[in-house]
Amino acid sequence: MIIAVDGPSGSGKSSTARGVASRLGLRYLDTGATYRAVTWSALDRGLDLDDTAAVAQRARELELEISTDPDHQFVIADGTDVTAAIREPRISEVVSKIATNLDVRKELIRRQRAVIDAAQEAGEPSGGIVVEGRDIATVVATDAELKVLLTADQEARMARRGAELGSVTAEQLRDQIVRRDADDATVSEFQVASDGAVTVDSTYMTLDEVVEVISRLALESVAQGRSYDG
Ligand SMILES: Nc1ncnc2c1ncn2[C@@H]1O[C@H](COP(=O)(O)OP(=O)(O)OP(=O)(O)O)[C@@H](O)[C@H]1O
Ligand SMILES: Nc1ccn([C@H]2C[C@H](O)[C@@H](COP(=O)(O)O)O2)c(=O)n1
Repeated sequence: MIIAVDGPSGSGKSSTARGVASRLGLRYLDTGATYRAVTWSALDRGLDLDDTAAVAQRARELELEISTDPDHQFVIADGTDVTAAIREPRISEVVSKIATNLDVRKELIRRQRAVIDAAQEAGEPSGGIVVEGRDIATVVATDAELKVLLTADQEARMARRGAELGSVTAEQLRDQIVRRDADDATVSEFQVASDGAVTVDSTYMTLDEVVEVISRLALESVAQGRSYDG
């Protein structure tokens, strides 16, 4: 089964999707990490991020290994472990430039689908995957059995990101949440639920509660699928 989790920045997609995968014995794919890895590589090579052709070429050439084990996440780009580096503010500040490059998206969506296919072929108990990002239900895996739009109001998302990053100014927080969502929304629809998607508003929910709700929805959709199959 494929569980798609989309939503705005700071809504809790990564933590929740990882928690659901871990609880249900599924694989987990953080598609944002693929955009971050290309950003890291483009900066490492000194590319001009506005040179869309050069950056897209880098995306096609990059050797990328991304873990789908929810309990042991790593990202390796051209042989370098960039798991921590791709989370640095210097990456977060510019990653939208890479994520709005349509040729980069084409290449990374192709790779994300390959990872999803491999997880599907792995068979039970891990023949399923929780995939999180911005365009999973609408583009990457439109056939997902469960589609979740995970939201939280802007203040909650800024507070969560603030607690995570520590000492950041209000302006930096706004850039991380509001500006980034505005840029990312120019290429993906993650602010309203797509057809068949369930909206989960996590504003007043703990992380454990959100994991519980989505795990329950996943088990219900498996049960429904079985009864449709007869
Ligand atoms: N329901 C929740 N209640 C409180 N804090 C939460 C909740 N869900 C996630 N968090 C915390 O909020 C922060 C952001 O969560 P997370 O990184 O999972 O969001 P995200 O949607 O993946 O963000 P981004 O798309 O920007 O990477 C983390 O510190 C996480 O622990
Ligand atoms: N499917 C996706 C996943 C991510 N993005 C964008 C959004 C951010 O600008 C960047 C990094 O994502 P994050 O790690 O913060 O979730 O990639 C996207 O456009 N589509």
